[in-house]
Amino acid sequence: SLATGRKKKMPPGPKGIPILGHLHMLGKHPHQDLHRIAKHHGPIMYMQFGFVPNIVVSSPQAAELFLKTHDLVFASRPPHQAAKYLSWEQRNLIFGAYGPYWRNMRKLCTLELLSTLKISSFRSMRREELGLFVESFKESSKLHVAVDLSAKVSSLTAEMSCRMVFGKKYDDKDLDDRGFKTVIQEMMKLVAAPNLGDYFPFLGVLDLQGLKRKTKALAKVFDDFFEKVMDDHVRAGDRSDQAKDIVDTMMSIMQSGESEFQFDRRHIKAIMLDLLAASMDTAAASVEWILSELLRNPTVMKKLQKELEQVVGLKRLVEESDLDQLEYLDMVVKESLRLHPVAPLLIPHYSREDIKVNGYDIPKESRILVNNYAIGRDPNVWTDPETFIPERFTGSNIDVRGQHFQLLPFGSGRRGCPGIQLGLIQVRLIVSQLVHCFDWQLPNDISLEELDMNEEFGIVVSRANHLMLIPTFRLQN
Ligand code: HEM
Repeated sequence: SLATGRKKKMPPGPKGIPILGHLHMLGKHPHQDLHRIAKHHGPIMYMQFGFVPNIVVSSPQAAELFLKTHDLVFASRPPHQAAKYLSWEQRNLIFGAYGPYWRNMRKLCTLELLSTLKISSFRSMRREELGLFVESFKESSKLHVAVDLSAKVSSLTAEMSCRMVFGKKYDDKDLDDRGFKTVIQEMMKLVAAPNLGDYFPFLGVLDLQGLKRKTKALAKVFDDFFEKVMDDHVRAGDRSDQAKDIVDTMMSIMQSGESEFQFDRRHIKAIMLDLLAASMDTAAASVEWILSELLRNPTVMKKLQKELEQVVGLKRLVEESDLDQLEYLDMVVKESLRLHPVAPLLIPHYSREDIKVNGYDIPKESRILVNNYAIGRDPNVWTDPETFIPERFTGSNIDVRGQHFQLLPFGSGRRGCPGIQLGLIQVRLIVSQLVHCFDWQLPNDISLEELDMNEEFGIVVSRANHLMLIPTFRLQN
């Protein structure tokens, strides 16, 4: 009949096969595979992974339609088995479905936990950690031996995150015998692993890959640890004399009973894990990609060191208050985030209702993958897209805050990253410190062309192989 007979016009896409749909087309680097496929099928593409419909978005114009024009329709997150067990029934911010509950949690995080005021209250902590970080390279500089820069940077961001959220460093073994970072990394892997149960609901109960079992065990480790952290805070009592850490802030909100929604220990635990997971890997991976590009582009490195010499001099360390004057640093960071967006597919979005976008029917409950990796390489908006050229941002107003859809390292709109300000401070501060204090050199006569740039896929994409470099101290004394 006329009423029901209107044929749906789905976005184009490659031909799928029964049952798997297009799952077999994804290899070890799904963002790169999807980039390649989109070159044939266009910036709004339909692909089915198992029984789950996915819309893959691969151009700035298309991203604007999904993240701005129709933001409200696409502001949810898909159900996700690993997230369910790891986030106290998806009670967290990152994986929370759109609704009043998520809106309240998001407001709390933005206003109370990640506000400018809160972030600046941790300034002296960051300074202290960075001082120790620089010191730790001096010995290797004297001996002229390589350091594992990737590991060092990831310890630094882990320590900063711990002190900000918990108020102190915990010993590695407080969490688990395996140590803090290993456990967080295992969690990120589990969350990113394509879980057959998510694509084929009837397989979920069978748990063929054992993911559910592993995830539940991991969730228990975090639960025990976070309970202990909260007990420690209760025991320490009100310490209004010193900067309140994030757990302090959340516990006083809980005790005041002033939150607009139910807010108990489960919510505090969920947010603790959110903040740790979201802040540790992202900043560290961004820094290691930036350093990799600087090594491959010695003239850019020299120019950045020159800027630092002019603004800071060679007699003291970079301070947070210097950052705003470091314009070239800003361009280097942007250019690296363009080529190496550490969350290349953002975090999947989920459509809350049927909607027509650009003439295509997008069914309710589709997963939306915005391919940041493809967008940063779109030849229609970037000239010479594969080349690292920070100067392309000279005199340009393009920034990374989600208003310019050709550059979306932090996403955009309702689900955009709420930690952007903190993330940018951390990344700029660590990079400037490394480049200001040291010259860096590849060991064993490896040439710059040989520096491998392979990616390890996950929600956060880091270098596949750690960056091993020899530092040479360059400040006066
Ligand atoms: C260089 C550092 C960082 C980068 C590149 C980054 C990038 C992103 C991206 C791409 C998203 C997903 C946006 C979307 O799905 O549309 C996101 C979400 C998120 N980020 Fe960040 N991020 C960084 C640092 C941080 C920090 C330091 C925090 C907090 C301490 C943070 C907290 C979050 C949270 C809570 C979400 C989930 C928001 C939601 O679902 O409503 N991020 N981030």
